[in-house]
Amino acid sequence: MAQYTSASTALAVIRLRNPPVNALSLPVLQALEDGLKRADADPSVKAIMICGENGKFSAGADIQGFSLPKTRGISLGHFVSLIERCEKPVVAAIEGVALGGGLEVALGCHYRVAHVKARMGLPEVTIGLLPGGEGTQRLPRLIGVPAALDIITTGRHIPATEALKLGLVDEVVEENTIEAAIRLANKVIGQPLEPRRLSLRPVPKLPNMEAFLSEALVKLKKQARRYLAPELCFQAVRAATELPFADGVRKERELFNVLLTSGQAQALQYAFFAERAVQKWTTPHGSSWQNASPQPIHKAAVIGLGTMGRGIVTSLVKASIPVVALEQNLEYLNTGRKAVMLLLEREAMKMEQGAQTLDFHNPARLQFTVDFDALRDVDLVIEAVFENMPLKKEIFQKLSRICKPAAFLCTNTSALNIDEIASATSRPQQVVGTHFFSPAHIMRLLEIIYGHHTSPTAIATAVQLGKVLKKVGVVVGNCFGFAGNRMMFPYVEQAVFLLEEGSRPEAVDQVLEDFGFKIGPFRMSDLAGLDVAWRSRKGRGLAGDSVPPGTPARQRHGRRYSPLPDLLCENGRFGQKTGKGWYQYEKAGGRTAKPDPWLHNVLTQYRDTHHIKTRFIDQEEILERCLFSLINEGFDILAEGIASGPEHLDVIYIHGYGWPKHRGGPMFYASTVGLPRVLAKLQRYSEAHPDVPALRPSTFLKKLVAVGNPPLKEWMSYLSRPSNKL
Ligand SMILES: CCCCCCCC/C=C\C=C\CC(=O)SCCNC(=O)CCNC(=O)[C@H](O)C(C)(C)COP(=O)(O)OP(=O)(O)OC[C@H]1O[C@@H](n2cnc3c(N)ncnc32)[C@H](O)[C@@H]1OP(=O)(O)O
Repeated sequence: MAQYTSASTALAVIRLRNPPVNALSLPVLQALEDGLKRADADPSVKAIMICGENGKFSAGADIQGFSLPKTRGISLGHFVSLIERCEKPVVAAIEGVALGGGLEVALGCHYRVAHVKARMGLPEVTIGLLPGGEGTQRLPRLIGVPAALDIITTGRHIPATEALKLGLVDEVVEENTIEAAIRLANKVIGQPLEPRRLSLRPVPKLPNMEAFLSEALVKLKKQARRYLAPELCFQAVRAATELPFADGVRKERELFNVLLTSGQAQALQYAFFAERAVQKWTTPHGSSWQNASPQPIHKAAVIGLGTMGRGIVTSLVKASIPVVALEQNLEYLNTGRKAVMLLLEREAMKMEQGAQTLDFHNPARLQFTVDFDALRDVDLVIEAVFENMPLKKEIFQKLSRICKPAAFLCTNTSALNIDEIASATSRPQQVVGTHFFSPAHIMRLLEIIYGHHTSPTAIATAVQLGKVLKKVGVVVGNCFGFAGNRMMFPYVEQAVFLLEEGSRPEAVDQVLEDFGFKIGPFRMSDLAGLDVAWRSRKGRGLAGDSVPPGTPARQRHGRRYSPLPDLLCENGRFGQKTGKGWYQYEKAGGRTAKPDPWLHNVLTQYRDTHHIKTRFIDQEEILERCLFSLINEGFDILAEGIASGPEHLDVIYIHGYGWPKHRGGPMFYASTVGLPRVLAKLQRYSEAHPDVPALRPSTFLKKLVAVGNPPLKEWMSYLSRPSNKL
């Protein structure tokens, strides 16, 4: 709805009202139109102000409503034009957010006043669309092509101070925005409106417009990796530079409809809501955000200043949580301190560009120590030493003695058993897994793992911590590899099997990068370091001296196994850090991967040794075997209650594993491919490779196909009884 009131006899107020974010639903837009007509028809009204209820202007069109049949054919531009054509001055009072259609409504107004804390933007590109309310035509006319193109193709939120500099708003106020807008409205009564109507303005010329646009397009295409929206946003802005307003609007509509009906927009909108859904976590035991309160974290500690620990410390400092950073000896401490300071200096520089500051030189905010006693008063500890169970248990035993009874004890492990770690403490209810992703101060995913004894309060506190760190926290159950890595294992395994059978790292990577992954599995292994997984395999008796004599080279526990990654490690090829891995690099620590003839020879010899007939493997098989095995594991994870819904797995993959967001996550992707097809393909691959359990179709997948391939949001209702292995 939109509420019509009067601030005085001369001033009509239209207040957008649709909690929580005043999204522009059809009733809101209709009420806006009614309000405008009423104000226009009332001779006593001399000016109009548009604002939003509860300190928020509007977060734009109601994303839920895009798919409703009754919204088809509705043009937001119609309402924006109506505002602009009004014969009485219309002032937008922008508080909170004016995003997407919300900002387009403001652009239709003749004047804009914003609160200093308000944020504005056209984030449609992030949900697979373009600003379809004539924003691609008005914004370049107001602030010029370079700034408009940046805002429209990135979807970034603009703080009010920047908006003022760009000329996006006329005034920024620190106090009452509504009063300031009323003052401005009264001041401009009677002034000519023509110059304020953006549709009548020319797009400001650039001396080198064509060169600028060509360069911008090349840059966009390079980043887009088959993600359509940025390029179509670009085309709409280019139309503004080439066509009169009305023709530009027609072009905008045409491009908008292409995007609206594309699978990418649906995937991205699904991802938007999935991200919000996972914040409302539940466990199979019935604990949830509704019955647990997070505890405040006034001070935290991080143990271990390796790659992960450094990133975690940086994240905490950025979130203004005082941190004690602990290492086992002074040498490691000094190395860690230097690395953390470097990261923080870089982050501080980035933040200063956004007019924020980062205080990390104050010892009360960041303290480095080798003394466990310094952890006595912290509210939460994150252990981030390397993946070694005895070491972790020793640390947790110590923490349990030293830390105050209420302190939460978190472990940053990517696979180890949370219950076993918790068993070393006297407070297993306060032990929770917090699996960060590298680099921990940048990657948004935080996998939060509850053990058998973890209390709802501990889960809630970890979730809240994730929010404070600006991460997407996903709560999952305890099993080897949790949700993310457990699904990753079969994916990487298939990639290596494909090499055994005839493919090459560059061919496999290319297929998955073409699909949209930021980085294929072999480049990823080289980046992460092959030695990490090697150590884990040796620890589990799969590689190295602990493999019983007589074990077939390509078999472990009756299943197919590839010793190829072990072979690379035995040759000192740990990936980028050693300058050689699945690829060769210009030097140790180099980043440019080049196909390596050494590896190609090794593959040929390996196939000869093991009597494997080399065959050509096409792109379809590469893609399906890698992705469908990952998805198959996802179905098992759902059936076991390790994750509470497919959205959780999708959010994990988008934010932690570089899954292309415009494909909505692996489970959403499976739903678009169609579960019967996924099942049929898995059955075929499983018949061809009976010794690979990861290709054997999950019982849950088979059940969903048997009940008729229901939509994703209904999948969980087909699990007769939510169960948990714990
Ligand atoms: C029915 C349509 C009629 C008209 C159609 C005309 C045809 C289309 C023409 C033009 C199209 C214009 C395009 C748009 O405007 S697309 C929308 C662009 N806007 C956005 O992308 C903003 C999305 N929202 C956000 O970024 C954030 O939610 C933010 C506003 C910054 C608030 O963040 P935060 O405080 O962290 O809160 P939440 O994100 O948790 O959001 C709170 C709840 O509000 C729901 N929400 C938010 N935005 C929308 C939206 N635009 N539509 C519907 N719902 C929205 C969100 O899901 C949360 O809900 P819940 O509490 O249930 O989880």
